[in-house]
Amino acid sequence: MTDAVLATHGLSRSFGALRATNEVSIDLRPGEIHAIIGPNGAGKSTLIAQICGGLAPDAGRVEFLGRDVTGWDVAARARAGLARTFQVSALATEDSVLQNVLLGALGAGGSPWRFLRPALSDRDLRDRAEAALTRVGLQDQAALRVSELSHGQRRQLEVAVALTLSPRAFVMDEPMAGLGAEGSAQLTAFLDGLRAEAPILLVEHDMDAVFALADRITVLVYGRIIETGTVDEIRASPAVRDAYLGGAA
Ligand SMILES: Nc1ncnc2c1ncn2[C@@H]1O[C@H](COP(=O)(O)OP(=O)(O)OP(=O)(O)O)[C@@H](O)[C@H]1O
Repeated sequence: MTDAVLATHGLSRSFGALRATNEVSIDLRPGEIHAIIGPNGAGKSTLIAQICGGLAPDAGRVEFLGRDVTGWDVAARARAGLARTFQVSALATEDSVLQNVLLGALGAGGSPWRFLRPALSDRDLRDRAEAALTRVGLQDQAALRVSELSHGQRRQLEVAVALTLSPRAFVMDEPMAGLGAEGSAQLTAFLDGLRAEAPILLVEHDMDAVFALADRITVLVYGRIIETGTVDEIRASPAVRDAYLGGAA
């Protein structure tokens, strides 16, 4: 393989007669944002689930940091540094921003609160959590409840939680969903800088964000890749225009 951080080779998954992903081979290289786009039902979520370990492929394999992780479960891939941020936020909204990051640093999201008290007195853990908040620009919001944050700040907090686990790659499922124009613009600027931390595989419907951020774009239609290329190559591709972008490109 190349110097790719993450790669899929011929990933396929059928549901009955429907081939939701069909021999999908993509890679994610150091420092890049690689966007996956395609119409509803194209297979993006199925592909992400296969990459992150939530769904076993019928055929093909997934490599992460040079290792074949196809048989690994979600938790094992996460521990190895594959950080997924979710379209539906998994944050505890009535707890503080710092508490959420501490829980992430403990790898104990959703665990009973009895684990939190010792965590708060653990200096190393607290330092790591505060450093993660600083890296996403939320250091001044540490004591706020998550419910007091804007949607965009919550996305940044999710990234802070992921950062405590020293990610080697991010997989993001529609981070712009639910954000207004201003929130999208702010998150776009944030993700632009985040790629230096770890490369990002980005599933996103917001084409302004995709065209602003992506180093490469892969277009999925009916489970198959119809094109992978730079923003300019994708915009100029007759196949992509016919199948997906229509007159919008
Ligand atoms: N668990 C499942 N059982 C049966 N069919 C499924 C299942 N999951 C997905 N599919 C089907 O597989 C196809 C691909 O779905 P998928 O959710 O991966 O597409 P998508 O590109 O993520 O769509 P969207 O942009 O709407 O999120 C769709 O036709 C969907 O109905």
